[in-house]
Amino acid sequence: MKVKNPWHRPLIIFIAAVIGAGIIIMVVIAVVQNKPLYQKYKYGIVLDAGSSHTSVYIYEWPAEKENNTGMVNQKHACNVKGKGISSYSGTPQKAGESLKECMDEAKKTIPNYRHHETPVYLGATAGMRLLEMENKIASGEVLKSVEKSLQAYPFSYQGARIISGQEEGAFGWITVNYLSENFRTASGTVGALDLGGASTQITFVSEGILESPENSIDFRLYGNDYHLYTHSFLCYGKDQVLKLSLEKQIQSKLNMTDNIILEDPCFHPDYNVIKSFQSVFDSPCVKKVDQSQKENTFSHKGTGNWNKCQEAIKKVFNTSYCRFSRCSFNDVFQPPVEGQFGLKQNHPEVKEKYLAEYCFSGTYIITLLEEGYGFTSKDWKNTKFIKNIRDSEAGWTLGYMLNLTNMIPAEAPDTPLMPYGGYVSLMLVLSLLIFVFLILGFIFFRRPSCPAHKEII
Ligand SMILES: Nc1nc2c(ncn2[C@@H]2O[C@H](COP(=O)(O)OP(=O)(O)OP(=O)(O)O)[C@@H](O)[C@H]2O)c(=O)[nH]1
Ligand SMILES: [Ca+2]
Repeated sequence: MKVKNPWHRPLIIFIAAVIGAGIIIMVVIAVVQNKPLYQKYKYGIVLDAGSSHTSVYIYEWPAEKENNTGMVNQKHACNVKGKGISSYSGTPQKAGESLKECMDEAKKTIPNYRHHETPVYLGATAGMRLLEMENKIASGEVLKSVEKSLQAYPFSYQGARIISGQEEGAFGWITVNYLSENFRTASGTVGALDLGGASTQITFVSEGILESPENSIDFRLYGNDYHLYTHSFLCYGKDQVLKLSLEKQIQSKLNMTDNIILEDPCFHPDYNVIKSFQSVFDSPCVKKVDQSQKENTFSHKGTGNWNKCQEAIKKVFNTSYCRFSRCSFNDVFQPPVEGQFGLKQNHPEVKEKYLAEYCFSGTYIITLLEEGYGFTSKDWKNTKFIKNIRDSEAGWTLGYMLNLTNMIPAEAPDTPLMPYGGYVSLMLVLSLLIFVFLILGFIFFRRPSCPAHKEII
């Protein structure tokens, strides 16, 4: 009869307890490790002071992932009531006051404890570039007024300035490609087109030699080099081109009659509005008229003819001379367009007050792309009209903030072999296995030398 080893039972219980405890520890660690963490966000505010209006954008990103591409999102956008800040040149203090409503909204949107570390930037575009050309003192006063207004908020004020057309184009390109996650993946980039009220920008990666240094800009982002072509055409935004086209028609009729009637193929046949000369000639984009004519009015009548409209619009592009091997228009160098494009379209909704200009706007967009930038039917297929990408607006503001806060590193950070949670779990499982095998080895190898049983005769 065999006598049972008195150590056998306790040893099995001990091993079972160790394994049980190991499993419990693993489960607890897995649960604690993967518990959804309370996400802390940081914020940034950028004001886009455009020629026709100002928008305030609030961006947010997870506090601990600042330098990971694709992490910044638009949290909130507010459209400032009224016109762009350049329209307050006669009453500069009102420019600052106009921002109040949207900035108060920003104060409510961003948690109080983050206010003091939230940067605020204001970038003014073509409307202020034109005002600066016309009246530097007035543009300085408008900027001072918005600066004073922004400094009254608890945020970290970082400056209000007129950005260059080159910056506007380049940061628009960064925004579109950042939001499309093109810097992280090796999918290539898309070109960016932006049509504003007073200027238009075209930006794309170009493999060719850029003959004019002012159109060339280089970035190193996330370990890749990008050689960009960019140009901003001041006066070629929708509102200014309309003035240019009206001015051309008025100038041709000036000495013919006192009662000017402009028959405009770009407006629908029911359109008939009396307009002042002042409304056309108030911009440095158009040639001045004789001061005595300034008080005059003209009758703007639509005739609605697409072909004639396109003929009239073509006249605003000067393609008669070019100092380079090739040009877009107005003696501006441009290599052939390459790759896919995103054209920023701001206002897809049809508002009554803009309806009259729809025919003109649509014809202008087509003519600018085909006659101006040299797009062909093949390039049209590769062009998307976008307002938002992943709920963030595709304008220059996000790229501007990412650049100023150094949030896109030049080099891609090295990533560990596996995520931290996976590493901890794997180490735990391996340790447990080693432990169990040690115990089992101990039991089996000790067995023969142990006087485990006695034979009773
Ligand atoms: N269809 C439509 N057009 C609008 C609306 N609001 C503004 N616009 C016009 O759309 C054009 C472009 O507007 P934006 O892209 O905001 O131009 P902006 O930023 O003010 O001007 P820039 O300084 O040149 O960039 C302008 O001619 C505006 O007059 C709208 O609600 N609907
Ligand atoms: Ca704009």
